[in-house]
Amino acid sequence: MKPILIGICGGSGSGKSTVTEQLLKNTGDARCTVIRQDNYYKDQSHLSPEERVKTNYDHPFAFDNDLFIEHLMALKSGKSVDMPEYDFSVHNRKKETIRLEPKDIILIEGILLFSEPRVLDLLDMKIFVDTDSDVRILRRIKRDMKERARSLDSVIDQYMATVRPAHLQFVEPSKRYADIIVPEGGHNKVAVDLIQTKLNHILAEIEKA
Ligand SMILES: Nc1ncnc2c1ncn2[C@@H]1O[C@H](COP(=O)(O)OP(=O)(O)O)[C@@H](O)[C@H]1O
Ligand SMILES: O=c1ccn([C@@H]2O[C@H](COP(=O)(O)O)[C@@H](O)[C@H]2O)c(=O)[nH]1
Repeated sequence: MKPILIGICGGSGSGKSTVTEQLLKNTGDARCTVIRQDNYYKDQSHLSPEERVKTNYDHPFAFDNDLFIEHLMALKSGKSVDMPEYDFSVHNRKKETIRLEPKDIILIEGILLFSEPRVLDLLDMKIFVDTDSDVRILRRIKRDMKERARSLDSVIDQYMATVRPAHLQFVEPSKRYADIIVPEGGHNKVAVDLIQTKLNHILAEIEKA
């Protein structure tokens, strides 16, 4: 049986990574792997650090979706891929890549998964993590200052200039394509447990096949 591709989409700070990490932890990395759309931001080595700050990272153009889709198709057909790595603190791709082996369950996480029809076509299950914008911006301020080397002013300016408009234009309308909506994100134990039950069922079916 071919690997099952599960998309986990939602706004920045909604809790996508937390949901994804929990499903990976519960399923185990022998049978499950994660591929993140964030790793497929375009290489910006040709731009100066000042120019990179001006990029709209919430618009579909910011992603190398051709490579992302090529890698999704390879994993789905049982081939391994070398996933790019990304450094948010300098807004650029790293030189290193990570080898991803195809597993029975491939979790795919990203803000713009459901707004790209070619990705939608590949997904076997679509999960949207839905969290109010006030909660998401507060989470993002904490995370970006702690983990992504940002100042409070830069997080607020970026949110107003690009994150919020692109969320309303691309992310929020893409919720309609979801099979399952998880309110509040990673600490929604009931929702995560329900999804895990489905994954366990899929794994048992794969073993029988
Ligand atoms: N349900 C939740 N309740 C409280 N905090 C949460 C919840 N889900 C996620 N978080 C926290 O919010 C922050 C952003 O979550 P994350 O999973 O990184 O979001 P995303 O990947 O969608 O940007 C993290 O610090 C995470 O621990
Ligand atoms: O160089 C970059 C690349 C991306 N971003 C922001 O990251 C979020 C997506 O990550 P989440 O983990 O889903 O929050 C996106 O909203 C971009 O604005 C960035 O700031 N710099």
